[in-house]
Formats: sequence, structure tokens, C-alpha cells
Amino acid sequence: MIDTPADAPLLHDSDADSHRSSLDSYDSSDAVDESALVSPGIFIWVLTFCAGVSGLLFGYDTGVISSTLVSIGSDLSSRSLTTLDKSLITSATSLFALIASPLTGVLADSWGRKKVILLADILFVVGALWQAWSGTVWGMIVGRSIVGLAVGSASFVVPLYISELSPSPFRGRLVTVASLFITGGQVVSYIIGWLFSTHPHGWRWMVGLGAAPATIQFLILEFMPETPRWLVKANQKDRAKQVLLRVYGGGDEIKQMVDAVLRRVEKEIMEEEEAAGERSNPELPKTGWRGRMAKVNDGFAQVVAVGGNRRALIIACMLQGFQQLCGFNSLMYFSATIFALVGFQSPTLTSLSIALTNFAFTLVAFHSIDRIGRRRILLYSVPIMVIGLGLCSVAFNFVDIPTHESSVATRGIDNAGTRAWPLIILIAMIVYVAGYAIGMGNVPWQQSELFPLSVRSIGSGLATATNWGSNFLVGLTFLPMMDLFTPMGTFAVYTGVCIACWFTVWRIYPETCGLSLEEVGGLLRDGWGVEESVRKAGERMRERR
Ligand SMILES: O[C@H]1[C@H](O)[C@@H](O)[C@H](O)[C@@H](O)[C@H]1O
Repeated sequence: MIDTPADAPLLHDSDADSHRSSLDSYDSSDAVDESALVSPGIFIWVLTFCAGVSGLLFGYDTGVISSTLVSIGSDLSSRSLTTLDKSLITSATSLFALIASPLTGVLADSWGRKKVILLADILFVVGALWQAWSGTVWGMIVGRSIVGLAVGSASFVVPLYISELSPSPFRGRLVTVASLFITGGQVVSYIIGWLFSTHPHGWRWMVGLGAAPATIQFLILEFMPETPRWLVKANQKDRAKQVLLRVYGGGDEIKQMVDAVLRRVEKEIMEEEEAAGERSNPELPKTGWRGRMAKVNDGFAQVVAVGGNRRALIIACMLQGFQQLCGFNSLMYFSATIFALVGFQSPTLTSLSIALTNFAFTLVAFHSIDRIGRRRILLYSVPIMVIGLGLCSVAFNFVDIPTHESSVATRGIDNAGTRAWPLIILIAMIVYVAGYAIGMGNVPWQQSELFPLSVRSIGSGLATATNWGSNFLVGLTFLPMMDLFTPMGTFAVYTGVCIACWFTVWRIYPETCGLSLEEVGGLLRDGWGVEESVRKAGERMRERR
């Protein structure tokens, strides 16, 4: 049942028809056969790891806040933090990440992908040092906002960078490396937080340490290339070829493959330029900043107006929205609070199990995403999340939750009347996090493969903004929801979100595994492409066997 595709497209676009002439150019004879590649070469591994450092910082800076908040004491503005201070310090990062991602989406097109990574590094360093030296609550909020700008830029540009460099058979795995860095960064932040929590003013070290990896990456960036797709678009075909040859390795067969990849990219760019020429208003300026603004406006218009782009945007935003609305980050930010509520004696150590499970199961995703496929991995793993969340919701019903902080502090799991239920909650959360890490935690970051080159960076920026907008919403609403709906109701809401996610994925998310970036564009041009993609993925897997 799982792979039964939706039988008809949900949207019928008049524009799809009007674009058909240029779209007919997509056919399977254009496909570049990359099956001769047996493994990603050392060069692409090195680039993926260098770019992944930004993912480490993303994870570190989002994870470190929970231990920072409990260690600040009265170091800021010479008073204890109020609940409002804590909410502002936490949410400033997601809010500014939300603002940064569409803006840097535009910059990545004109400056190139690499320069946006560079910009993010500068912001990471400034933000880390600013926080470490801040003496007031508002100073800290400004520091967290600067880090937010960095996280927002890095979270969209790194998967984009890796995706545009990777040979298609390994793209899923290589992009998942970025998720491994994120979840690894969260584990490191929990450990550093725990180590420094007993030091006086240790929180300044916790936040300041983020500057070190960013400085290292800043220095390495000089030696990293721009992506071949961006280079071709910037009329630097020779440099693009050089990069592709280093990524794919040497040999005659490889040279032919590289030429074929280049031809496909050029063809896509030519088609897009033709279409843009037909659309453009002859009265609008072509050069200078006005020309650039007109291009940006055209980009935003095209991502919504052209059927294939719009479908890509809907899928990417849907996946990113569900990734956050399923409530995972409420565990990331508040698991220690939850574990204290249900009576665990060492809530911070217990919450490390959440971060570790997230990391360990992202490794499982890394191993299987290119074998199982993005769509299938989601259809298999979201039910695991539903089971974990459902069990959590039921188990909360049997736990006596104290209403006052004082009684939280004096309780311990051994004293809890119903000793088994808190453990069941922990196990259920681990099941949920495992399911999340295998699919939902990383598949949405494959977003850039859904968009054609002309709107890839704007589309990825908008999808990333959806991620941060939903992240902000969950961070803001989790504690009030726990009060209003009780923990049982809150987790039931997240269960409902996951069920809705499963059906939406089943209906509109095609299998993109193993397709070249240019082929994915072809898939979404006339419909959701689910049926065709599932059939082709089946054929590819049978061939591989
Ligand atoms: O992919 C990442 C990862 O799953 C992290 O653990 C989570 O905190 C982020 O919000 C998400 O975007």
C-alpha cells in the first residue's frame, strides 16, 4: 500500500500547458547515466565535511541555549532572568533565522553559494563573541539575533551547496551529512553545557566557543570551489568543468559523463533564459541595481507563477513546516523541563538521551536514504513517530504532574507513585525521536533538489523560512499548550500533525532519489509526478540489484 501513488495531479495548471513546449525537452534520453560511479570521491567528501561545519554551528547554537539559560543566574542586568527574558532570548534566534533565509536566498544567486557561507561564518563569530561579552539581557538578545541571522543563512545554503556539487547517486547521503553535523552539534552543545554548568560564568564559554569552528571554516573556505551549477550560470563554464572533473574523478568515461552533466545544466539555463526573455517587460532596466531588483522580483514571481516551481515550493514548504510542527524541537528545548515534571532525578542527563538518539538515527538515515529513497523513508518512519507520540500522550495520563516548581524539585523517579509510566514516557520519546531522525529530521533538507536552477536558491530560502517560522511557533506555543491542553492533549496534537504529514507526503511527494537535479525539475513540470517517480525508482532499484 505504501508506494501506491496518487493517481492524478491535485493541481491543474493552465500555465503548465503554456510551458509545455519548452518542457517537452525533458525526456529520459537527456538523463545522464551516472551508474558507473561506485562511490563519492575523496574531493566531494572533503567539501561536504568543510561545508558541514556550518551545520555543526547550527546545531550547537540552537542546542546550547537550554543549558545557557539555566546557568546565567543573575549575570545579566544584575537580576535573575524572567520568563519573558528567557522566551525572548530563545526565540530571537529563530525569528532572525526566519528573516535571514529568504534574504540570503537572493544573495546566493548574485554572489554565489560560497560567499553566503562566508557571510554566515562572520555572523557566527560576531554573534558568539557578542553573547559571551554581553552584560545585559538586551545585549544577549542582540547576540542571539546575530546568531539567528547566521543560522538562517547557513541552514539553507549548506544543503544547497552540497546538493549542487554531488553526483546524483550520492546526493541524498551527502546532504544528510549536513544533518549529521546539525544533530552532532546538538549533542556537543549538551555535553559542553553539562561540563561548564558548574563553572562560575561558565555560560560565557558555552556561547563563546561557537566562534572557534566558524573561524576555522572561514579560513578553509578560501580553498573550496563554487558550485558548478552556479559557475555555469555565471558564464564560467571552464571553471565549472574543472570542479566537476575533480568531483567525479578522472578517466575517459568520467570525462564523457562530466560533459553530459554540463550539457544538461547549460540546456536548462538556456531554456530558462529563453522563458525569462519571453516574460520580461522590455521597459524594465536590464543592468545596474534596478536591473538586479527586476531580476529578483521576477525570481519571486516565477517561483509562485510557474506550475513546476510552485509545486516544488509547496512540497518543500510542506516538508519543512511538518518537520517543525510535529513538535520535535519542543523536546530539544524543553525535554529537561518535561523530565523534571515527570520525576526524573537527573533531567539534564536524561535529556542527553534525546540528543544522542537524534544523532544515532540520523546515521541510519545517512546509510539508507539513497537505497530506500526520500519518499519511502518518510512513509516508513512517520508511523514510528505516530506510535511514539501516541504512547507519550497516553502515558502522560497516568503520571501525576506537580503544579508547583517546588514539588518538581523534591520529586524523584523512585518516589513516584507510578514508577513505570515516566520510564514509558522516556521510551516513547526515544521511539518518536528515532522515527523523526530517520526521516522527517533530514529529508526536508533535500529541498534544493526540487527546484530548477533559476529559482533554486529563492525557493530553498523560502522553504527554510517556513522551517524557522514553524520552529518559532512551536517554541512559543509549547509551554502554553502544556498548560492549556495538558501534556496528553499537547502530544495528541503533535500526533495529529504527523498523521496529516503522512497523508500529504503520500499524496504529493514524488521519489527524487537517484534523479539528476535537472530530471527532478522535469518530474514536477506537469503534475506531482508521484506515480512516474515511484515507477522509475522501482526500475532503478531493480537494475541495481
Ligand atoms: O534537521 C534538523 C535536526 O533534525 C535538528 O535536530 C532539529 O533541531 C532542527 O530543527 C532540524 O531542522
